[in-house]
Amino acid sequence: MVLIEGIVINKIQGFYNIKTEDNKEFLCKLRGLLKRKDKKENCTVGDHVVFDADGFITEVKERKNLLLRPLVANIDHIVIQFAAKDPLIDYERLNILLLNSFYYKIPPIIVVNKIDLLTEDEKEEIIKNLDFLKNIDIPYFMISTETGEGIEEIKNYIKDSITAFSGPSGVGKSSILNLLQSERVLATGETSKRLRAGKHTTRDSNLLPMKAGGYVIDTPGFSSVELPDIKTPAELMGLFPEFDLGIGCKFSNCIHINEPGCVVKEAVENNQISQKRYDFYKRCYDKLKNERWNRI
Ligand SMILES: Nc1nc2c(ncn2[C@@H]2O[C@H](COP(=O)(O)OP(=O)(O)OP(=O)(O)O)[C@@H](O)[C@H]2O)c(=O)[nH]1
Ligand SMILES: [Zn+2]
Repeated sequence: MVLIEGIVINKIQGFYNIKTEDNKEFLCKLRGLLKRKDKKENCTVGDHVVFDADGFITEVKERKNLLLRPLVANIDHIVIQFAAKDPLIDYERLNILLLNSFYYKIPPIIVVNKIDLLTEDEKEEIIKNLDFLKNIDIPYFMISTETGEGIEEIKNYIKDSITAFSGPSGVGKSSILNLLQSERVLATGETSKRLRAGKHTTRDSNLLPMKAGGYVIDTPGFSSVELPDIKTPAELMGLFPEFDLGIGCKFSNCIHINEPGCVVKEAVENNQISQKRYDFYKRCYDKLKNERWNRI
């Protein structure tokens, strides 16, 4: 029997809308064998699947990652978006969202929108504050959906891939998604708030094709300020790429807080690791220790 491959771009009442490489769409059902108990996660938006001529999905390929709210698989990048002003950048939240993206194994991209509202000095200050991103190889884009500045650069960066958009309310996510996608138009401002109140909004669960190729998806659930389910200090340290300096601390189980011979603390003193990132690490450590680890 002929088997075809494609990506699930949305789910409609038990049917999966699958787009093939030659841009055709097929509505398919999941073959009984693939249905397991944890129903919703059997097959979801973003999954690479194989289906037959009868319209049954026969295979769900292994995923490289899975975001839970909304359920989306195989995301190539997650945009963590802020506004330069209205509302101001919340750097603590930025760090928490970075931590979450490493936890879910989705490469992050930082976007600062509304730069049309800034003076040159204010812009410089933001660039200085984001300097630590270079250290951990995370790209950032300063953009304005109003003037179009920086939009082409983002388009080029994310074309042909699946990119999720997250960030606090009001930073211009709908505005940028409108610029990037080829079909549907999302509401901005007030209207989007009304939509959000509705139970199932299309923007929550569809891969939206981009003009340049690839997809974008709004993932409002990713904007939470909660720390992910980090179980041990070692797991937490693993979510700080800059701590991986290629040389070990004096103690192999060093948690980089009070130990002598700690190469991470040394790197902070030499400005090789950002003091603010290190302070953020310590806050995470204390919080997890007090609120979670000590309770087990
Ligand atoms: N000055 C300026 N305003 C912008 C820009 N982008 C968006 N806005 C405005 O910011 C407000 C929020 O934009 P939205 O696109 O609705 O933001 P959102 O992140 O989708 O907001 P939620 O729907 O609350 O999540 C609107 O009034 C936009 O007109 C920009 O580049 N510059
Ligand atoms: Zn150490």
